[in-house]
Amino acid sequence: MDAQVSAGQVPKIAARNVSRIYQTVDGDMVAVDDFSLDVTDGEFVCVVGPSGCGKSTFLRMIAGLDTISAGSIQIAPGGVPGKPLNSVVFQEYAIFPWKTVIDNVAFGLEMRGIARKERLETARYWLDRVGLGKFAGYYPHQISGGMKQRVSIVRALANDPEVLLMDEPLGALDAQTRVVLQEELLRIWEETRKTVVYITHSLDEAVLLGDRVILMTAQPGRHLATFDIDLPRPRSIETANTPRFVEHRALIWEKLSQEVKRAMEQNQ
Ligand SMILES: Nc1ncnc2c1ncn2[C@@H]1O[C@H](COP(=O)(O)OP(=O)(O)OP(=O)(O)O)[C@@H](O)[C@H]1O
Repeated sequence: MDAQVSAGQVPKIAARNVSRIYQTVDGDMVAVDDFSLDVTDGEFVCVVGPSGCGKSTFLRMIAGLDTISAGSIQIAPGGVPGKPLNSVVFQEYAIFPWKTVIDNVAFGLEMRGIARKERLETARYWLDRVGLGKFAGYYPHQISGGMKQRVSIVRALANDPEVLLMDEPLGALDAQTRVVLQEELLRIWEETRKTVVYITHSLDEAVLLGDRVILMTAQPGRHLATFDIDLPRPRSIETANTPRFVEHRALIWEKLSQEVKRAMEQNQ
């Protein structure tokens, strides 16, 4: 079964029967196979699946950073000319070491030709929102890993993209910092209602953040199941202690654990 939006709604992201085949020394390798996903405007969709199932490949294809072997992916443009279709946040801190924190955040706006005063105002606004205002003039080597990832996230948001694509953005952080950033992401998303596709290895994170959790099969990555997460918003880390949260997690884990086992057997 494909993941589709309700009848009548125009999807913000429409991925239809998408496949990605890599040519390797061992022949063709199907990384993603006939995968479809529609994401509505303002929806937060998390994608989970066993390691190597094609999650990052799929995200890169949405971002236009990888070739689509078959099928199609479309992002619906908004009404504002010049607004980028997408911005990507990766696990690695993709920030420039030679630029200050504020210039890193303003970088996308600079690329779009936004005047210096305006782009610095926007960058300052976003830095203040995540408590980094007083680090604006610092260089990346002078701030912690958690701060660097905040910089990556607000740099993407400052661009005001149509969709935000996040590939395991909190994966490199220690457990406490990860919780703090999950709360910040929840707060920011609940205010901005950006359309987000979020890849994570953490089922807890997927259930906490997502409106929907999409489960992919072990390689080749196909659509296995969609779970609607009906937990009320606003959510916080306390949401993870509620019985409904635990139910959702258990239901998804039942299916995911089978795929993880299958992926491990494939690799033996
Ligand atoms: N450029 C490439 N050339 C050949 N194979 C590739 C390439 N990029 C990815 N792959 C393979 O495609 C499959 C899917 O990789 P991908 O990184 O998308 O998986 P993933 O689900 O994001 O993995 P993880 O959860 O471990 O990050 C893997 O078997 C990987 O080795």
